[in-house]
Amino acid sequence: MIQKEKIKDYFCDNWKDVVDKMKEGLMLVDVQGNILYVNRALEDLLHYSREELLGQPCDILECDNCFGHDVVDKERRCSLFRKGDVSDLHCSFKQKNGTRVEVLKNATVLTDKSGVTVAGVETLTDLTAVIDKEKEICDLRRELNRGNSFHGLIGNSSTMQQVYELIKSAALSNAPIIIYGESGTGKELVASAIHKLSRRAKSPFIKVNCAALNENILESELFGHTKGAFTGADRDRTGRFEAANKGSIFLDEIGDLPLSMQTKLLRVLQEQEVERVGDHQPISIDVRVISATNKNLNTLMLEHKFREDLFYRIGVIPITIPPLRNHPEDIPLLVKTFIDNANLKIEKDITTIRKDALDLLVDYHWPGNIRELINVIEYTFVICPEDEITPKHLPQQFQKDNQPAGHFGTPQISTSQNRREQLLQAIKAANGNKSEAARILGISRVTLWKHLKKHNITIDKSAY
Ligand SMILES: Nc1ncnc2c1ncn2[C@@H]1O[C@H](COP(=O)(O)OP(=O)(O)OP(=O)(O)O)[C@@H](O)[C@H]1O
Repeated sequence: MIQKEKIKDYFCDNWKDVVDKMKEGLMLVDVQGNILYVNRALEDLLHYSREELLGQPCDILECDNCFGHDVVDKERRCSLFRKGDVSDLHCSFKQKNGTRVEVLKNATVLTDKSGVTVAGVETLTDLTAVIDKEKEICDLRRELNRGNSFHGLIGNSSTMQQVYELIKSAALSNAPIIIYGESGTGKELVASAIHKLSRRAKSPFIKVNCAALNENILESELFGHTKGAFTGADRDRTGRFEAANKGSIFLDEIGDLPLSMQTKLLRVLQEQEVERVGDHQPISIDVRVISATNKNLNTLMLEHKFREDLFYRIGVIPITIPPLRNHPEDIPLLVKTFIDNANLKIEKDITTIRKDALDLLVDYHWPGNIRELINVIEYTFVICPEDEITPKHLPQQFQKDNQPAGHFGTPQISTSQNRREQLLQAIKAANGNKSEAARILGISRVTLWKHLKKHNITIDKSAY
C-alpha cells in the first residue's frame, strides 16, 4: 500500500518526466484548442521547440483531419470536446519547415473529479517507417506486376483491353471525363492512369471524395478560404482546385455532391476560376476534371438530385468499367497477382491455389468486384496454414453450406463454431491492429468492434 502511494506521489510530481520518456508525441490542449503542453517526442516529430508551441492555437500544426471548432456562447471551442475521443485517425501534421508528416492520432478529453472538462490530450504516432515500408512493398508489387499491368490495372481480357484503349485516347484530350462503374471496379486506378498518360502527368493529381466531406467544409476544401471567412478560419487555405492547377482533379462519388455545391462547381468549370470562401477575387485555374460515380446519374437527374447542365459539363467522355462478373477470364491472373502481393505484405509463403478453389472464384458473381477479390485472397492468407489455397480456406460464401453473402459479398464472419477463431486469427495477422484486422475480414471497424465485444475478446497490445 505504501509502495502504491509512493508511486502515485512520484507520478504526481514527475508526470512531465514520464511523458517525456514516451515514444509517441503528446500534446495537451485547452477547450479553445490552445496548446498547453507538448512532450519531447512531439518536439522531435514536428521540429518545433516546446516554447514555440505553448500558448499557440493547435491550428498552427495544420492537421488535415482536424476536429474543427464549434462556437459555444460566442467562444471558440475545439470540437474534440464535443466528440469525446478519437482513436486511430490517420492524418498528417505540418512540421516547422513546412514538410508534412503522417501520423496516427488518438485523442481524449480529461475531466476533473467533478466531471468538469479540463483539457484534451492527443497522442501522435509517427507513421513514416510504416509508410516507407508500404512504398517499398508498392515498388516491389509494381515490379512483380510489370508486363501484366496497364498502369496498375490488371486484366488481359478483351473487355479490359477496350477500357485501356479508351483510357489512352481520353488521356490525349483535355475534355472532362466521367468514369462509371460499380464499387470496387477500379475507378480510382482508371482516373490515375488517365492522369499519368496525359500531358499533365508531371503536375498534381488531386483526389476529392465528394461523399466523405461534409457539406459545410466541402466548399472551403474545394475552393479554399481566406483568414476570418468563418469561425475557426484562422489562416488562408488553398483549395483542392488551386492545388490541382495544371494537373487533374479527381472528383470521386460525384453523384453525392450536394445540389448547392453542384451549382458552385458548374460555375467554376464554366469560368475556369475559383473564388476562395470569404474573398471575391477570382483565381484562374487550369485543371482537368475527372469524375467518377457508382450511381446512376440519369436517375438522380430525374429525381432532381443532380443538375443536368453539370452532367453535360463533366461527362464529355464517359468511360464505363465493367463489373468483374463480366470478365471472369481475368480472375486467374488477378488471383495470382493478389497472392503475390499478399505474400509480400503478410510474409507467408502461399504459392498456389488449387484448381477447384480457383474454379469457385471464377464462377462467383463478385458483387464487390475486384476489391472483394482482394479481401478474399487476404482472408485466405489468414486462414490457410499450408502453401496451397484449397476450397476450405475460402470464406463462407464459397462453402457448400453457404449462407447468402453480406453486403458486397465481403467475407462474413458467420459460422458460430469458428467465428471466434476467425477473429483471433485476423487480429494475430494484423498484429493487434483493429483497422487492419477489419480490412482482412472485409468488415468495417465498427462491425469488428461489435464482434469482439460479443465474443468477449480484448486485444492485448503489449503482446504485439
Ligand atoms: N483491374 C484492376 N487491377 C488491379 N487492381 C484493381 C483493379 N481494379 C481495382 N483494383 C483494386 O481494387 C481496389 C478497389 O479499386 P478502386 O478503389 O479503384 O475502386 P472504385 O471503383 O473506385 O471503388 P469505389 O466506387 O468503392 O470507390 C483497389 O485496391 C484497387 O487497387
